Amino acid sequence: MRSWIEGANAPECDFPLENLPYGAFRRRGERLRCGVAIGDHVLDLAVLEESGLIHAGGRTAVFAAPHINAFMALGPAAWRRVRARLTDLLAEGGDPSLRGERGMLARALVPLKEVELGLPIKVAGYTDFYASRQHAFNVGTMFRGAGNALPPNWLHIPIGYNGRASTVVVSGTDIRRPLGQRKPPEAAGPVFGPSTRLDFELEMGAVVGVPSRMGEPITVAEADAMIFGYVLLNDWSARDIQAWEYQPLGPFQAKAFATTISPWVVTKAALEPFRVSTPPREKPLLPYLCEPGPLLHDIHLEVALRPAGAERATTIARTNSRHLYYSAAQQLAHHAVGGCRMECGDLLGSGTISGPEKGSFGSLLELAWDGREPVRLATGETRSFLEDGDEVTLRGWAEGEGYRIGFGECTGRVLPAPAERDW
Ligand SMILES: O=C(O)/C=C/C(=O)CC(=O)CC(=O)O
Ligand SMILES: [Ca+2]
Ligand SMILES: [Mg+2]
Repeated sequence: MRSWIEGANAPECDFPLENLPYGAFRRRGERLRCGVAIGDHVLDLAVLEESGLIHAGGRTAVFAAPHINAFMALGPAAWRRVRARLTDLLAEGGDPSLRGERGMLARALVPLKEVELGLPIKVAGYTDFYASRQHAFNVGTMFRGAGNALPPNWLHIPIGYNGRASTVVVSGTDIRRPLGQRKPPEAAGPVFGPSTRLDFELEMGAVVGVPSRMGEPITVAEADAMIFGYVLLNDWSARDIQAWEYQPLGPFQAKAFATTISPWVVTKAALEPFRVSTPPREKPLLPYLCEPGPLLHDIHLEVALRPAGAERATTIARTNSRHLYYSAAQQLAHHAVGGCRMECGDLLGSGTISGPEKGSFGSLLELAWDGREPVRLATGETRSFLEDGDEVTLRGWAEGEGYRIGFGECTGRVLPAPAERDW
């Protein structure tokens, strides 16, 4: 498919006509509204809706809002209708309404470099899972020893914990190094202060569009149908705080201070051609978790780290979301099956995605193996954990024939902890 929009047809462009990811943006002095990325532009959906060029199907306008939740709440038929309409308006040889009207085009098509991107969704709830076998094995080995690395439930349950929606932020937001309680191995008791083992976690985030009802189970197939799309997600983690606090209730303050997501929600529809199956089951799953078909996606993932002042970032990990043992649909079905109501705008972290070999691990804890094998950067520096001023950027894309479905960037920079006089 070709678009008449400059840049959208380049093979390395993240946002070709096949993608059409949703986000929130504003020009200087304007309010946030919904848009779709195409080439190096964003298409203003509020303008299109107001002028009658698109109609999402609801009784009121949905796109002149700071988040895409109202649109997601209209459900899968509306998602399909708007995607088909946008494709027609943007395709070479499609409906000329948008192209034809000069004034309209100038208002509706905004260069990406002129906009500020907002958090695409109002996050209703944030749950983080633990679905990469290699990551679970690696972290388990470091926290509990190789003999107890994989918990006995891991091959039966998509393990997760309830995270904080309040601190999910959009790419580009600076992250303050957290304060917390930790117990250095040689110390007699715990100490309080800035984390000294700050880390990132490379994850995919699934965005729930269709709610479920309290007390009503859902199947894995129904869960898949409830998912609107996916984002890149960095679950910033303070490993020293985590190791001290996590038993027996799991991560709490170690992961509550910040979670960064990419600004564009790539729809499930755009990722359809890239579906792949989960790896073979090592233990049979209980029937409520069995998959009706391929539920993962083949998405290349990368992590780059740029120290303060450095010109270039170093790519320190390359992996793929197909390594996950559980899909987002399985996680969502498991989440809701006991009676928990899932909401439009719920965000589900996949868990850190680590591939089988060392360069494909999704956290610094694993890449530098608990500080024993520091990662070397292009600047000559090494890293075992993040330092103040470090900028971490996640990238991801599915590779089609002659095009890619890109996620854009999920980036954040580490700021120093609050000054000691303030605590
Ligand atoms: O094994 C543990 O004790 C905890 C590991 C994690 O870091 C939990 C987590 O955030 C899940 C994940 O991202 O896979
Ligand atoms: Ca995580
Ligand atoms: Mg987090």
